Amino acid sequence: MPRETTPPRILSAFAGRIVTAGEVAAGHDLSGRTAIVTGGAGGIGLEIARTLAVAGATVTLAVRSRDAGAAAAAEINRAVGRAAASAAFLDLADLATVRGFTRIWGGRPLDLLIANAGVMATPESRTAQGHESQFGINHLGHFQLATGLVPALAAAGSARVVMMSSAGHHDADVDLDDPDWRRRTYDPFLAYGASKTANNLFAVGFSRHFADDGITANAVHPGAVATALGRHVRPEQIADRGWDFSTIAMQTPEQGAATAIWASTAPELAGIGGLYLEECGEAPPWSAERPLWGVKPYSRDPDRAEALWALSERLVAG
Ligand SMILES: NC(=O)c1ccc[n+]([C@@H]2O[C@H](COP(=O)([O-])OP(=O)(O)OC[C@H]3O[C@@H](n4cnc5c(N)ncnc54)[C@H](O)[C@@H]3O)[C@@H](O)[C@H]2O)c1
Repeated sequence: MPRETTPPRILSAFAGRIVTAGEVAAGHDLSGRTAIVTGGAGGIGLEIARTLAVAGATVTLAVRSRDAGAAAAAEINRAVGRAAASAAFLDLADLATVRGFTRIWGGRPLDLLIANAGVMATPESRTAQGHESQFGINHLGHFQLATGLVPALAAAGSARVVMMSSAGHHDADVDLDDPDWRRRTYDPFLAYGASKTANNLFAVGFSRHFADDGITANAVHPGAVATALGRHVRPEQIADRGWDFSTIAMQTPEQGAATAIWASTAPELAGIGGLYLEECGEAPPWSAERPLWGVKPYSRDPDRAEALWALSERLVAG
C-alpha cells in the first residue's frame, strides 16, 4: 500500500521575508503580456500595476474613478517611459458596468487578471443589484468579471488570476443561506471576513472549472499594509472588540504587492491553482500559535467552493 504523504508547501526564495514587489519581479520579462488590475489607481493595486508595467507588461487599470485611473496610468507611463498603462471604467458594485467592461475587452488575450479592488468593514449598504456591499464588490463583482473574461484568459494559452484575499477570512465563513445579510444583524467585520473567504473559495472553484483552458487562480494575503482600506473603520469599533493593532508593523504598498507579483510570475506556480498564499509562499493551515497567518480549512473546501460557485451564478444572473 502506498503511504499517504502531504505534498511539501510551495515556498519561494522570498518566503517568510518582507520584500518589495520590485525585488520579486526582478529577472521576469513580461513583454508582450497583458494584465488587468482592478482598483489599480491606488494602494496595493497601483504598486502591482506599476511593477507589472516595469517588467514589460501592458496593464489596464480597471477603476471606479476615471480621473484617478487616468492620473495613475500617466504616472506609470512616465516612470516606465512608454505607453504601458491605461485606465478603463469598472464599478464592481454595479454588475452592469462589469458586463460592459468584459464586452469591450472581448476576446483579446489576457495573461493576468489581478482581482485586487476591495472594500473593508463598510457600514451596511447594498450594490446596484441589491447585494450586501462587501460580498457584492469583493466577491460577486469579481466573479462576474473573471467568468466574463474567460474567453480572453483562455486565448492567452496559460493565464493566471490572482484574488486579493485577506487574513480577515479567519473571522468568518460565507453563509451560503444568507450571503447578503438579510436574516442576520449586519456585522461589518464578519461581512468582510466572509467576502474574503469567498475570494479563497473562488480561487478553488475557478481553477477547477477552467483548468482545461490553462487558467489558474490563487488567493493572496498581502500582509498588513498601510493604505486607505481602513477608511470606514472607527476607533470605537476596534476598542469594542478588544483588538490591539499597535504592535503590528505595517508594510508599505510596495511590500504589500510582493506576494501578488510572486503569484503572477513564479514558475513554481505554473499550472497550480486554488492555493492561499502569503509572504511569497503557500500558507500553512491556520493555528492559534500564529493567529494572524495561515489558511482556515473552510475557505479551501472544494464542496463549499462548488456550492458558492452555483450560488454566485444564480446571483449574478439576477
Ligand atoms: N491594506 C491591507 O492591510 C490589506 C490586508 C489584507 C487584504 N487587503 C486587500 O488588498 C486589496 C487592496 O486593498 P488596499 O489595501 O490597497 O486598499 P485601497 O482602499 O487603497 O484600495 C482598494 C481599491 O479598490 C477600489 N474599489 C473599491 N470599491 C470598488 C468598486 N466598487 N469598483 C471598483 N473598484 C473599487 C478602490 O477604488 C481602491 O482603488 C483589497 O482587496 C483588500 O481587501 C489589504
